[in-house]
Amino acid sequence: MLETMAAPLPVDAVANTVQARARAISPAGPGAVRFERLGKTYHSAAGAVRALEEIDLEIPTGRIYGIIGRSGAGKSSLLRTINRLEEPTSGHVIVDGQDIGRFDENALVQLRRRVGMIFQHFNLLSAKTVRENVALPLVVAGLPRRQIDQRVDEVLALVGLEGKHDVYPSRLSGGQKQRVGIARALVHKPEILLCDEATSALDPETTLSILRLLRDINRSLGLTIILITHEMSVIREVCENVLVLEQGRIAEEGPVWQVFGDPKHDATRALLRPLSRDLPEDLAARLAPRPVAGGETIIELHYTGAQGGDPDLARLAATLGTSLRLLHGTIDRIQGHAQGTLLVAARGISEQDLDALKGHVGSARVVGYVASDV
Ligand SMILES: Nc1ncnc2c1ncn2[C@@H]1O[C@H](COP(=O)(O)OP(=O)(O)OP(=O)(O)O)[C@@H](O)[C@H]1O
Repeated sequence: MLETMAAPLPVDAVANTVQARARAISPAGPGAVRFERLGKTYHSAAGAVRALEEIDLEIPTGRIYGIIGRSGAGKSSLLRTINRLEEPTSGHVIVDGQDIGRFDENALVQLRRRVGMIFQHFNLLSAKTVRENVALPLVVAGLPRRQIDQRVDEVLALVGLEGKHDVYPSRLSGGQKQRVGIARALVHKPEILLCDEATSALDPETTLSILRLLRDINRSLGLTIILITHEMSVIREVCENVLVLEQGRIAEEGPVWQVFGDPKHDATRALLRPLSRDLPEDLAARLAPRPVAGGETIIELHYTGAQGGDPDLARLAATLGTSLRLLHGTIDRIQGHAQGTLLVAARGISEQDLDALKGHVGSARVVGYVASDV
């Protein structure tokens, strides 16, 4: 279902009323999270399951940080240690420089106010209105009515849901329900927002609108957003850094453009596969393994984003001393880095000739040969 809603206020316009706390990105400070040799083992009738092992990781303040992995990789377990919905079996979780494992009941209540959370299925109370759902954490905290009303108005404006105060969740679209979830998660002005597969139940268009809202909130309020997902497209859309988890361990970690452009681990490559395109069928059907007299060489050019600049086919052609024809390909821009794969055709080029392209492209290889122009 597509969303129908009041257009959200430009976040800049409400930032003042929502006590914007823009923070410079730094490794430590409010909203920073560190995992030290974190481990989690579940014990059940079926035996022990080691969900997380030896996780050492730093999530700096103010980032949108993505955690991705296949089903069962340990994403939820890791995320839920940050507000102690899950207790680690070993190691430490440090939030704002404090070891949260040492917190008593009182400190834990405070922690959960500083760490908001949204869920795949929204977790709204169906018998309560939008206003009542969003107000609930403040009611529990014992705030005066007037203060609660003011704060609820602020956060509902922030997520673009003015005028929906008295509506029940059953009358809202999926995207609107998630906006209510986000508003509720923000009522205590948290430093960190945890997103547990927050867009997995939404259609692609609504997913995009929720991800953009998260990005606006991150920029205007300066809070750290940590999201888990099994979709690389979600990571590509909003995250600055990504952690790939595989069987409870860190497979790789880094800026999104780097991990996407030059994946080092099989798990990352497998997760990226849905974003890549195979050889077009008509071309694959005509491909020969050896050069064909009078034919063309089909070359795959891969850009990792580390080449510093946009693909320049004229320059490549000049370097190879032949003309190039662009057949197929996709170039994405991720965090300002151009990356992707192009298929080009050229006459009289061999695998050895491609050495000359070093430095211009991430990698180049001969895919095959065709008898005549494709
Ligand atoms: N309460 C539990 N008891 C026993 N095993 C559990 C429990 N919770 C999780 N596990 C197991 O721990 C491992 C990691 O689970 P987790 O839910 O953290 O992974 P995930 O990457 O979030 O998976 P998904 O994407 O399917 O939600 C899995 O093998 C899972 O079966």
